[in-house]
Amino acid sequence: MQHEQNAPAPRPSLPEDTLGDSAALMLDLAASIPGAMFRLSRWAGGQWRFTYVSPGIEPLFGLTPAQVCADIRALGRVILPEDRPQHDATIRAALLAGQAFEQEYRIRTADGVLKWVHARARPQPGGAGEVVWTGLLTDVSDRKQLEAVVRDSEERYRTLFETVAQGVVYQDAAGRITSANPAAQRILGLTLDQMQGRHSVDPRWQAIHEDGSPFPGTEHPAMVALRTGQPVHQVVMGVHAPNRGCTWLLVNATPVLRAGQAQEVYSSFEDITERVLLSQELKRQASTDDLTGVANRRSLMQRLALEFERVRQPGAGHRCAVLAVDLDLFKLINDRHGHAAGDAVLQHAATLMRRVTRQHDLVARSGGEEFTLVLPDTGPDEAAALAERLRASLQAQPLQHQGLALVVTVSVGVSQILPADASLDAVLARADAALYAAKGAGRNQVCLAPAAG
Ligand SMILES: Nc1nc2c(ncn2[C@@H]2O[C@H](COP(=O)(O)OP(=O)(O)OP(=O)(O)O)[C@@H](O)[C@H]2O)c(=O)[nH]1
Repeated sequence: MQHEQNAPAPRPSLPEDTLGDSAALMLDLAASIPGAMFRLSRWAGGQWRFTYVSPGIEPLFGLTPAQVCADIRALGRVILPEDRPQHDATIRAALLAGQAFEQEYRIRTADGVLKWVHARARPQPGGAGEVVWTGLLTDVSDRKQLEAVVRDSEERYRTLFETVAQGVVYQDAAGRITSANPAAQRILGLTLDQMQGRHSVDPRWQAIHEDGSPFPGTEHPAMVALRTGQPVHQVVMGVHAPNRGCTWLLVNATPVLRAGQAQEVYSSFEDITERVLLSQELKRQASTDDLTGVANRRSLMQRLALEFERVRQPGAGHRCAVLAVDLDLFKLINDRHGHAAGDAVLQHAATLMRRVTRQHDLVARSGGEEFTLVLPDTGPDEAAALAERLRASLQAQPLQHQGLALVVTVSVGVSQILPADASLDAVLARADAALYAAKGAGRNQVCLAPAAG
């Protein structure tokens, strides 16, 4: 049969036995749900009575449907006293408004079990001023317990996050900071507002490695963890903290994976500035000559070994000049003007040596009044020219010391590290030989070692 469009299909007439089936189905349903269905009537006279309570009430409240129907107060008696006021107030408000209610409260059954009950009911007018509330009571103890566990663990986590001495910063999958704990704010000298949204590649971090070289934001442990999905441990980095300069951090980063993908990353870090500065100072002291501030012999030998390897690397084409520099007749300065004057002359000479050399050259005090200069990427001609500049500048610039102008000159032996050199000693011996030649030729001279020429 064809129906008019949008017109509801005619309701089929229900035979008597179908209605009987519906009632049975309803009872089956009521018996199978995890909880209890009920109907509560309020007569026009104001009395209340449960007209139906499903069997599920017994496992939930420990009361039979008959007990509940016989005594309107039976259910209320098992509600915990501290939850009663809220329970009653909710029901009163729903009654007054004639609206549905929904609430949760605790009960203690006769056998002493504590349970959480979820109650919901809605009113419908019945006949003769009667109001019928139909509702459902369900056991939500498991959910409540789970919520309590989650709440507890969130609380514990929050307390840890707020109070731990380590800085903790969360970044989203794009590397932007989403949250930072108070320790992170203190260590980095930034407020949460200043940090939120800031990216690891932000140039304001001015991040550096321990050797002072730039630490690219893309290599920040958090970015590496996001990229690889792997945790990154114990990375030392220096960052710029406002009003404090470089702050050294020991950083760990852990990606938070969902379905194998890093969704966010958290970094934990501690402030190791004092430790790094101390170790830098110790390193400096271990490699520096106390009197002149230039490199000491130990540091010289390390650098020479490095350059020696570079020069000998086949096909590298690396060159390196080595200058042996010795102050002329230095003993006379000590003898005539005292040891302190001699010390001042050594400092003066070291200062001038640093002035004529480049940033990546090494000036080292290799002995009492002997210095060695290591000049990478420098051929014999350039080395000789630099040696000559040094010689001339020392001669031209006497040290002003206690009213005296102390003139000091130097003799210089110029040598090269050669790929054919069997050892460093061979290089140093050649430089020394050139130096002795300069001394022998009357001092205040520059001599080139034969092999370097
Ligand atoms: N003031 C001072 N003198 C030092 C220091 N170390 C070494 N000397 C002195 O340096 C002088 C080196 O003297 P010599 O080896 O005879 O050499 P020189 O007098 O420079 O003579 P030539 O090298 O032949 O030109 C010695 O008197 C040492 O006591 C130091 O740290 N301070």
